[in-house]
Order: sequence, then structure tokens, then C-alpha cells
Amino acid sequence: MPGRCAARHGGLVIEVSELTKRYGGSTAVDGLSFTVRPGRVSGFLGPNGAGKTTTLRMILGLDTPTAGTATVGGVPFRGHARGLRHVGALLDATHVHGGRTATAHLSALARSNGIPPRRVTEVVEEVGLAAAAKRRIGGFSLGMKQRLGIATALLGDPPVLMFDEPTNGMDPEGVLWVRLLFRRLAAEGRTVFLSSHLMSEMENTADDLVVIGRGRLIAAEPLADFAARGTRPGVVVASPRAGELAAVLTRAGASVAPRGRAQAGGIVVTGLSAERIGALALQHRIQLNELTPQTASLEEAFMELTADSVEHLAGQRR
Ligand SMILES: Nc1ncnc2c1ncn2[C@@H]1O[C@H](COP(=O)(O)OP(=O)(O)OP(=O)(O)O)[C@@H](O)[C@H]1O
Repeated sequence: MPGRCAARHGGLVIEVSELTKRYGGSTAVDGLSFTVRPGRVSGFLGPNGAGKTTTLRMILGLDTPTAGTATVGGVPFRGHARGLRHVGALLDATHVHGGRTATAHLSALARSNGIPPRRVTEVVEEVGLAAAAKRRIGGFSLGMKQRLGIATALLGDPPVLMFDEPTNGMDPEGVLWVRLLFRRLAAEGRTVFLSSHLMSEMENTADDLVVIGRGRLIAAEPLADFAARGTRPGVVVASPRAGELAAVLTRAGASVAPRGRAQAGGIVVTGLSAERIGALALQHRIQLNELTPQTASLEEAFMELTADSVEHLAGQRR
């Protein structure tokens, strides 16, 4: 059935163009433009207060932009009559009526959106809440509320799904489950857009990234391209005969520096490939304990790119 959904809806693109939101004198979203494509998981990343929630709310027509436009499938969300069957969204999992049961909550939404009642049972099972479906939501943990929020987003079997910090409060098993779910939803051809302030959330989930800071676009590109930004020249080499090896490598044209204090005991070699270093060590019968081309982690690349916006916010709060 989900496969049919993808075929039925085709792909719906989220298009954000010069989107701006000002609150009084402060600008929460500042001339933001990006495209979110179907059939892929797109991560929306930025430090706290970067403007992610505000952007998602404007895409959903819950906030009015000061300037610019946001469309889903070429039309502003408000222009779509089909609500939950068009875009499923989880913005704030705690924003639910605690006195209702999960089933009652979902049934009410299904009724008002013209969704068949059987979908309630389907989504409750899909998110692993079947055993808790008849319990009051007020007694749910945050992780369970997130699952309920995801069930709400899935209720209308929509071609576009947006989630704001969906793994917040989830245990490791829940995080793994949600990752697999997002991957599957994208594989079905849907547009999956999820926000987080943690790069680690995206590492094994997202195909594309939209990175913002202080309401402005920092990067919009495939995750693989973003990761490549973190590649640094140099190969980390450790050997019990590091001094001797350094001399050999320098003669072969490399530059050699001691490894940073935090990772004492090795050298960083630039100007020679790992393969060439390995071959020279073998030729001189020098044992190697490590031979690692240097790369920055995605988290480092993200922190470097957003450092300015974080500092700015920290300064503001003081
Ligand atoms: N209704 C509002 N009135 C005034 N300022 C607001 C309002 N909503 C958001 N802001 C401000 O806009 C900025 C962006 O907030 P937003 O919640 O969109 O960021 P975020 O990236 O989602 O952050 P977080 O990861 O902390 O949720 C913040 O400085 C916030 O204080």
C-alpha cells in the first residue's frame, strides 16, 4: 500500500524561496531558499534557535511569512484542501490533549480529515503503540508521545512528511526504529523532511542536508558532499620507530609534524598518500601501528560551519 501511495502521488517538492520571518526587531528566518526533493530523506539542521521550527511552521501555513514563499507541490500549503492526506507533520509531540486515549485522538483527526477509521488501527500498529492505544496520552512518556505524533503524521498516508526533532526523548531502540521508518518512507517515493540540532541524528538517515544558522542558509547539498568538506589533507601514522620513519618520509618529499597533544604518539604526514607511506615503511622494514587518512567527522564539519551563528546566539543571551 505505501508503494501505491508513492506511485499515486508522484513526487511533491517543497520549495522555499526567499522566506523571511521577523518578530518585532529580530529576524528568525532571513531570506531562506532551498528545495526538498521526494524519494529522499532531507535533514534540516541548525543550532538551537536557528529558525528551523519557524520555517517548518511557515511551510505548513501555521505562520505567515514576512516575505518570501513556501510551496508544497507548487502550491502554498493553505491552498491544499486535503490537510493530513497531503502533508503529515509532527511539530510538537507534547501538544496533545492528555485526557484522551491515543485511539480517540487519532480517530477524531481521521474523522475531521475524511480518513477511513481503519487507518487508526494501522498507524497505531505501525508506530508500536498497539498495547497503549487505549491508555490516556497524559500518562505517555515523551518517546511514546513522539510515536503518537508520528502516527498522526502517517494517518493520511501523505506524500510529504515533516518532523521537528522527532527522536527527542526516544530511547536507542526508538531512534533506530524511526531511522528505518524514515528510510522506508523515502524509498516509497515520499518527501521526508526532518529537523534536528544534532548532526549525529542525520549521519545514518539523511540523503540531503539543509543547514541553517541565524535564520540564514549555510549549506543545501547531498550529505556526501557535506561530509567531503570535512576532508583534510594529511595521514596519521603511528610507529614504534616514528623518528626513523619521519626521516624516510621527509627524504621522499613529505612534510611531517607531531600529532596533536590529545592524540600523542604519532605523526601527521602531508604530501604523500597513505599507500606510498605504507610502501616506504615496508621497504625500510618499519612496523606501522596506524595509517589513517585524516577526515573531520560530520559533527565537526557541522560545528565549524555553524560556529558563527552559535557564538552570536551565546553573545545575545549574555
Ligand atoms: N512567536 C515568536 N515570537 C518571537 N520570537 C520568536 C517566536 N517564535 C520563534 N521566535 C524566535 O525565532 C528564533 C528562531 O526560533 P525557532 O524555534 O524557529 O528555532 P529552531 O531552530 O527551531 O530552534 P530549536 O532547535 O531550539 O527548536 C529564535 O530566536 C526564537 O526565539
